[in-house]
Amino acid sequence: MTETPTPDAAFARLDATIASRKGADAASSWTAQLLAKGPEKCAEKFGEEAIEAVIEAVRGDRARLVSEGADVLYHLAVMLAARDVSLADVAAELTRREGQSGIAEKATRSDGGGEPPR
Ligand SMILES: N=c1c2ncn([C@@H]3O[C@H](COP(=O)(O)OP(=O)(O)OP(=O)(O)O)[C@@H](O)[C@H]3O)c2ncn1[C@@H]1O[C@H](COP(=O)(O)O)[C@@H](O)[C@H]1O
Repeated sequence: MTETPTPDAAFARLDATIASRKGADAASSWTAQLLAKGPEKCAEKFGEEAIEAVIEAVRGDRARLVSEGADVLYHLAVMLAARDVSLADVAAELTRREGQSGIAEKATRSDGGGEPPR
């Protein structure tokens, strides 16, 4: 029986794969092709994929949302890698934030944090 991987394991493997594609042969790797086009193109791709995920989230098709969610996370990781940021860096930031309520964090901002989400 195949076990469902933990998000930690899946993201760590993705991080390592994407790092290994920096400077790799673009002919055989989509990631290498994207990275070769530069951070701006990677960011544009991430934006497109994010919009596709938004559409599926609004539609409410669970399977399509899982698929688009995977596209978004992969393209986020590529966009980050293009600026030498890893998923491990982001995980460290998320870990730092654990236990801090978003409401409490907003209240510490000099501008008072603005309006709550509508
Ligand atoms: N997770 C992904 C992953 N998700 C999406 N993609 C590719 O991203 C591309 C998205 O291209 P498009 O925008 O044209 O696709 P699309 O959004 O479906 O297109 P439309 O809906 O607009 O038609 C496709 O070629 C997908 O295959 C991915 N390519 C690679 N990975 C991972 O990266 C690893 C290394 O891949 P390579 O770098 O290709 O070896 C793979 O083993 C995977 O683990």
